[in-house]
Amino acid sequence: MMGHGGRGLVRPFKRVFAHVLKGDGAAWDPTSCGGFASSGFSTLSQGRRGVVAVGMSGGVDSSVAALLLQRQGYEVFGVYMRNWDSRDEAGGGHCTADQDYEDSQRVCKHLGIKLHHLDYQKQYWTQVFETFTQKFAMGLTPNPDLACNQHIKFDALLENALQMGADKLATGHYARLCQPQSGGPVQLLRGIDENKDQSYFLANVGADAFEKVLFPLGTLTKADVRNLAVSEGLVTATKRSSAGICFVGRRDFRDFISEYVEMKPGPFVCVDGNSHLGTHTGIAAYTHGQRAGISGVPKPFYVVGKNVENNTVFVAPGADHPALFCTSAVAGTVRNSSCV
Ligand SMILES: Nc1ncnc2c1ncn2[C@@H]1O[C@H](COP(=O)(O)OP(=O)(O)OP(=O)(O)O)[C@@H](O)[C@H]1O
Repeated sequence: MMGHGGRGLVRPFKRVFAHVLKGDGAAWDPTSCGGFASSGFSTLSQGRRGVVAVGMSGGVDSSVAALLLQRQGYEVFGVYMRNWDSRDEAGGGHCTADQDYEDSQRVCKHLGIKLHHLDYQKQYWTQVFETFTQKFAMGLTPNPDLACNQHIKFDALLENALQMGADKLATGHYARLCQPQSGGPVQLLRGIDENKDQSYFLANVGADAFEKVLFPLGTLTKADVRNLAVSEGLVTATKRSSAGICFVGRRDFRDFISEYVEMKPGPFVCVDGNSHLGTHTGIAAYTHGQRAGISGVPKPFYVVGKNVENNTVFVAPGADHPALFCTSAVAGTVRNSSCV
């Protein structure tokens, strides 16, 4: 069943988005795949488009992803993942999961599609959150979205979506997929909107999972997506994009992390002259480039390094200090060799 708001869909956008509504990513930008055949959109069509489960997050991106796939002729249903129990939080209610689920329900109702609620709290705790806190304790600044995409969204959720009858799982990520003409694994490409590209967050997902994935927004800009949502009258059209770490919600990050990682006060040391400037609250609360906020020191100092063994945070005066700039980076646990 089609949502009632769909009939007049994107009339002003019809010409501009014709490629998207057809689901033909290659027609939009034939050169960007570097000689590859398709963007992963048209692999299902053989008389029928197939069934697609869309990961609904309660935001505008996944709402428009579902809308576009429906318009392209896929049979669509929504899947909402619950990864975190906000009722257990100290102070409670900082996580937006309840509101996000409600918004997903409203969008699915509007589109006339089913929404399934799936619980991954246990897997998220063991496969994402525990590693996240361990890395903080080691003085690193991990990004939990990478592990979530690798272990939850494009593993557990994908598997469940397929069991529920989907041929593919789609999300509202700004990224593209290409099947090389010469064969070989599906390749991950950046989304065309440079300001929104999310391929980095997907870099640890295996190429085998990508065989069963669609990214309908990869050839759109965020402005396009908002315009589509407004013209369709989706309740999420003007919803603010999520920022930061979902399970931290609106809480102060230092308060949050100190509930899970031991915080030992230690020295702030200035890289110019090695002088001791004050005491930090715990090394896990600081990351490179961050303003240090040293109490009693009015001048801004920025974090340029940490030494976990002696619990020291190194800082430099001023945002243009040379110690803040670098020309190299050390990367670890990079899994996917097919990113372009
Ligand atoms: N709780 C969830 N349940 C199901 N799918 C999700 C969930 N959270 C995120 N996703 C999927 O992953 C995509 C990227 O997630 P991310 O958290 O980066 O959201 P976003 O860029 O703010 O997008 P949106 O506007 O859809 O919230 C979403 O568009 C959605 O398809």
